[in-house]
Amino acid sequence: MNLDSALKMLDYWVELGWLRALDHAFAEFVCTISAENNDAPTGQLAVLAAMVSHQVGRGHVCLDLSHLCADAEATLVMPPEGAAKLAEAPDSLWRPADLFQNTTADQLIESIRNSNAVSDGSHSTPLVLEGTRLYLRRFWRYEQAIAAGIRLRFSPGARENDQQLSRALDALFGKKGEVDYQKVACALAARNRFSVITGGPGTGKTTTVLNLLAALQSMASQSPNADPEDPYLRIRLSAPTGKAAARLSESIGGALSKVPLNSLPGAPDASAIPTEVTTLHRLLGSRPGSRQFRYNEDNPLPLDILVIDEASMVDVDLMASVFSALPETARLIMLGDKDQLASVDAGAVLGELCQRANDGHYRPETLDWLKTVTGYQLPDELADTEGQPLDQAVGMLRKSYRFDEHSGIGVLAMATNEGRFDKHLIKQCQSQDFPDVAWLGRSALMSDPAESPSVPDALIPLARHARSGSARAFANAGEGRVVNGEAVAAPVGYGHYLRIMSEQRPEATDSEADRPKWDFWAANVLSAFSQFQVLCALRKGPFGVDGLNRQVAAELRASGLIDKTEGWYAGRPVLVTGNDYNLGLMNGDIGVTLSVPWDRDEQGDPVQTLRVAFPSSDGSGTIRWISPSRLQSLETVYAMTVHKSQGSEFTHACLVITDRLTPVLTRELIYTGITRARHWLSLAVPQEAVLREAVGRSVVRASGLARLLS
Ligand SMILES: Nc1ncnc2c1ncn2[C@@H]1O[C@H](COP(=O)(O)OP(=O)(O)OP(=O)(O)O)[C@@H](O)[C@H]1O
Repeated sequence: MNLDSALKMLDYWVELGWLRALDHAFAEFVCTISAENNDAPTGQLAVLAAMVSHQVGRGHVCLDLSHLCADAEATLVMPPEGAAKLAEAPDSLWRPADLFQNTTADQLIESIRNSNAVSDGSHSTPLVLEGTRLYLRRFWRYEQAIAAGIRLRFSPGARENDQQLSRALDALFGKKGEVDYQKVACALAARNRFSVITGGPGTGKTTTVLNLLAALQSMASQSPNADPEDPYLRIRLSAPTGKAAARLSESIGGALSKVPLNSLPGAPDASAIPTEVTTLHRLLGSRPGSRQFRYNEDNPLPLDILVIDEASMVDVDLMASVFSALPETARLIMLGDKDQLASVDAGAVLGELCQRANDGHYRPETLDWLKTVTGYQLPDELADTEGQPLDQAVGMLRKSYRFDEHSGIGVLAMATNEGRFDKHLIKQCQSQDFPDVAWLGRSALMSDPAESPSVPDALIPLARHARSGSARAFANAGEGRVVNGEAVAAPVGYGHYLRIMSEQRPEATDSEADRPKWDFWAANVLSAFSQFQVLCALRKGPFGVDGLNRQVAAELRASGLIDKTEGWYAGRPVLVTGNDYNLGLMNGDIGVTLSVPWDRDEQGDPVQTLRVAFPSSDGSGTIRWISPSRLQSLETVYAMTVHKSQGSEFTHACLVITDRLTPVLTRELIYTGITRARHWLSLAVPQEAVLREAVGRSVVRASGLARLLS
């Protein structure tokens, strides 16, 4: 295909919605660069450039040409929206599958390898080819920087004193009979200057890292080189979003009080372990309107240990910035759940680093060392004489302390990860076999299940469920559940926070001077709102954020809980969708609109005005009241996408599965949705087959990081 025809075809693909205009523009840019260097750009080069750009837009770091040739449709996943228009497309229009079906990766490589726009990275070309992987230069650089930062920290010599470590671990975890994987993960992380601690919900990632930090501070303070005035290491805790940072801040307080600091050699002071968690952007010193951070290789971060929680949400761009700002001697500890959705932007750093975590792949010398410092002999299944350096730095937590074997949330999360949400499991959900799971299947959602599904019909029971929490949909009407020795209140739905809003409102005569009363009220409303959340896969469509927001608002209005469904009204919950440094609001922050009588009219009488109450970002429990007119980017949040919910947790989550399979509906999305629920999970499933099929689809993002580290 010549260049003109290729660009024309790409144009049409943009029209069909298969490509972004940006992908087309990038292809043109690559061809211009190539032509400027006395090269004759080919149609093949233009198409591949557009494809790489398209893949980056879908979260991949690169385009693997061997995958492209093996199955172009599955690799590129062009959105189906174009299908309707496709009928009008000229017969001669090529589809991705036609284009690459008789081509091999070697042929593609041959066709672009000598182009001036492509190099192995040693020249400043817009495209970089490494093996069969084709990268945009920027992303290739990120991956190289991350791999170099990790490799640097594998170097021997960073090992702590084994005896000291062993004493500290015994003091923290004891010497129980069966293998304690928290102790093992702690040991591995203490041994390496780069480490990953991964585990599902409630497996003790926070607990483990606090024990690790306590052990490291104990050893630092006992070191002969320690400064008696200031013996401790400088530690910073971070998370990718404000929400995740706030959640970690919250859980750290309680978890730290359980760390037996006094039994450690040197009895480190509690103040040696920080409880403040900052977002990565704030830590690195982001500057509005700039990609550059204040901290970078020329101005490294002043710290000895950096912990990143919810690391699955960190993309390659941000990860590369972290490594460039990290002093060479500093430790990096990444925490997260490897099975969760990857970052919104390109990369799946945590997932890739943990690809082999299930099977350990620990070398004999690692196993011997672990036996010495922890006292545990790990099972043979986790041994591998060919284990790679990265494997030795990854600890996986294997026991959930939140979900016992009766918990449906735990069982469903595990089954989803294993790719089996089978009929038997669905039956168990339907028969209320799990005390914490409600199944809103076809019969609950459709007025006549025998009829073909009618979407508006299905939304009405869903909205009712969202209002009341439908305790009766759970076994025993949600009564009498005890988790970890504590009684769990029955599900409540959104009606709960709206009732608190109207019933607990301070007196109308309370002025702004009575701020603590208003703050107390707002804090109660916000806390009640966080009891429940509808989660869905998509933004658009009846089962997406837009449709569900509309339907839930209509239901709440019909029940007299709110008095409007559009615009600003008391009770409207909002999600901030972009960082606003002036207001101190971060993407992901949630507030509730409340009516307050603080303004005065001309006669000096109080006037009701709306303010949005947000919890303060420092975890102090105070409230920020912001006038709606000052808020730039936000949306109503009766429903939230699972992507946006990452890093958050809700007492009760209602996960709505679309009635049709869409490209975003994958195993990772469903697992992430299920694991947002702490005590109650409702599954709204208009079509069982869609759920089963989605769980069978796992996304693997193309990237070369694992290879660079092998
Ligand atoms: N070894 C343990 N023994 C008993 N309880 C534990 C242990 N480790 C953790 N827990 C308890 O399990 C709960 C979850 O622990 P933690 O918050 O550390 O897990 P997490 O993996 O960080 O959770 P999340 O999924 O919320 O991030 C806490 O209540 C904690 O006290």
